[in-house]
Amino acid sequence: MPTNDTATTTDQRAVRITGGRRLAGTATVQGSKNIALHLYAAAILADDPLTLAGAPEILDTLVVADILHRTGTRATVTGDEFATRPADSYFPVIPDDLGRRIRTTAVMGGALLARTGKVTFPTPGGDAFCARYIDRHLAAMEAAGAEVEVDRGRVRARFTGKRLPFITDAETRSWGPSLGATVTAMLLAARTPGTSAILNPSVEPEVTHTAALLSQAGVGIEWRGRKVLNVTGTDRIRGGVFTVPPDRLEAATLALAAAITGGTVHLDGFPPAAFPDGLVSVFADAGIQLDPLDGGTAICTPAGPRPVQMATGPHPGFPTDVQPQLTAFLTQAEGTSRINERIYTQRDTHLPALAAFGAAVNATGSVITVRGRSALTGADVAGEDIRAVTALVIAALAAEGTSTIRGMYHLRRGYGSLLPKLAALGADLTIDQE
Ligand SMILES: CC(=O)N[C@H]1[C@@H](OP(=O)(O)OP(=O)(O)OC[C@H]2O[C@@H](n3ccc(=O)[nH]c3=O)[C@H](O)[C@@H]2O)O[C@H](CO)[C@@H](O)[C@@H]1O
Ligand SMILES: C=C(OP(=O)(O)O)C(=O)O
Repeated sequence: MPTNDTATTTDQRAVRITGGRRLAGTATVQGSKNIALHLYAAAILADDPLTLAGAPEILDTLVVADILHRTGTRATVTGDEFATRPADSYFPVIPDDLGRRIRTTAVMGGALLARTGKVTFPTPGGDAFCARYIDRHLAAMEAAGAEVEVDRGRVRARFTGKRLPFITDAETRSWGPSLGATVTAMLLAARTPGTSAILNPSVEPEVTHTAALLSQAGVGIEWRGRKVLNVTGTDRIRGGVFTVPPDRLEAATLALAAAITGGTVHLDGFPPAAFPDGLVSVFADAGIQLDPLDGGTAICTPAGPRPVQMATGPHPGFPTDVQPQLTAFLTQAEGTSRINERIYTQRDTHLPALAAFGAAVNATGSVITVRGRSALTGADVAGEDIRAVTALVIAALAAEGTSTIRGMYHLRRGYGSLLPKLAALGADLTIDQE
């Protein structure tokens, strides 16, 4: 349910961290922010009550609940349970102030269009480290038969004729298939009679888990190799219970936090196989060992950090959403690391703040160079987006002296209790009200 908390985009609090403590112990992993955001959009289509169990307790969840509530779907957030009931009547206009705070606005726009035949929504928000295009989302809406108009940052789409099966292509001009546009197309196809085809679908876990939810709800999902996803629509989408999988990005953040301190941490219930293969192999090259332990992962860095040459990429490659945290870790490796950031070529807002700790980091084009090892010293810095702020937290854990890190709003968008988890693992950390 909407709360006052969603009204604010500022959070004046700062976290103070005194570095040098080795992390040790066990941590649990929250439900995945990015998967949950796409499942919440799919919930708009359900004709019965639907419960998403294990939802992350983050600001983005509250913002989406508010959007669902304002557009008709009755959404209730109780702890880590996100429950929806279909509306008696829908009001398919996503308010600008809410739609500009999250990234899946266009995906929710697709769901509302599929459900009600029309929608108005603002261009999405989310982190502002670079332009976030939605042309493939709009192409999917047009392919599905909608008239689409974009005017001063708002999109209006409506169906004027009979809904017929359609074909759309999720491939972008800049880089591979779009995750978000694949889900938008799936949601549109889920309520279109007959079988629609999505060419070049993304295979990110956000897509495969949304497909699994739809399949459980009675929608026909058929993967034809990696190049075609067929979706057969239905006029009745069932509810039920679906569990949000654990957050691979929070797990990776905790792993890098443990590793930079030379600590040994157990991720409960999150086995090494739950990390993308590309991440496991980069971590191995960087000296971070991920061993199976009691159904979870034991993390250690027995020989210390090593420099790496790597690139981010689509699943199962190294996720762009772990690049800032990895950059922070690599400041402690002897030698030069190079990271080619291929998804968001300008995703480097963490670099000036890392430099304030004494790190030798710079970006040329899409390549970030880290020259290590740097002796980090406490700094007063602000994170400008969700992963940048966690990169600064990781650097502070290894810095000599006390750091002050601002930008808690960004952290709270995606991490429900990262800081308490780090404190429980032994980090010397306090959250101040500024
Ligand atoms: C494939 C990939 O790594 N996707 C990441 C992307 O998902 P997200 O769903 O936000 O973005 P997309 O996968 O749609 O975008 C991938 C790329 O395609 C471009 N694009 C996207 C849609 C569109 O209509 N036109 C277009 O050109 C984007 O600008 C970007 O360069 O950002 C998220 C937040 O960092 C990450 O969690 C996802 O892992
Ligand atoms: C950039 C991210 O999210 P968003 O697109 O929601 O800002 C992220 O999860 O790293």
